[in-house]
Amino acid sequence: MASASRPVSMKVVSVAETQKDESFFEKNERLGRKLSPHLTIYQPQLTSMLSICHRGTGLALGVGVWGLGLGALISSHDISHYVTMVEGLQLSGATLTALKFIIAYPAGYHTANGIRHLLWDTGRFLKIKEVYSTGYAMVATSFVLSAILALL
Ligand code: HEM
Repeated sequence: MASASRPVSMKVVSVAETQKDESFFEKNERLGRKLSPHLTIYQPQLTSMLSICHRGTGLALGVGVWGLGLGALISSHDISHYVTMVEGLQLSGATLTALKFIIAYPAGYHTANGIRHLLWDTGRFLKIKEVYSTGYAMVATSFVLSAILALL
């Protein structure tokens, strides 16, 4: 049986022609390639936004925990001194509750979304419709949790 053949022409190319003296990143820049995955090519969606916020709130909690721990170690006053200082500001009840809500929100959000993540880890709620419905439910829960903390 005759095998199909096609003509191949060869061209001698010098190494200098094929290997430009540029890095991977320089080549991408020259060719106008975007880094992949490039955030700006995606439309904002609930899924990605909630995920980014989980990372952001995790970071905020980390900074808060380290700040409180180190603060307690290096401060010459105890917590009651700072409570008295805040009381001295004579803020209205509403302002105080609003400030407490802002401070509590990363904890409320990260806890609610953390539980959502842990449920995913058991293999549940992974269909795209469920990812969205648990997302909305989680946002509502995070507000309720943070409001409870702020009202304590
Ligand atoms: C002070 C308390 C906490 C701190 C400082 C903290 C911090 C963090 C940080 C920095 C991350 C990594 C985020 C990322 O890189 O995307 C993370 C992830 C995570 N956190 Fe927390 N967290 C805290 C409390 C909690 C709680 C109470 C829960 C659960 C109820 C939780 C559940 C999770 C889960 C499930 C992940 C992994 C999410 C994933 O798979 O991408 N965390 N946390």
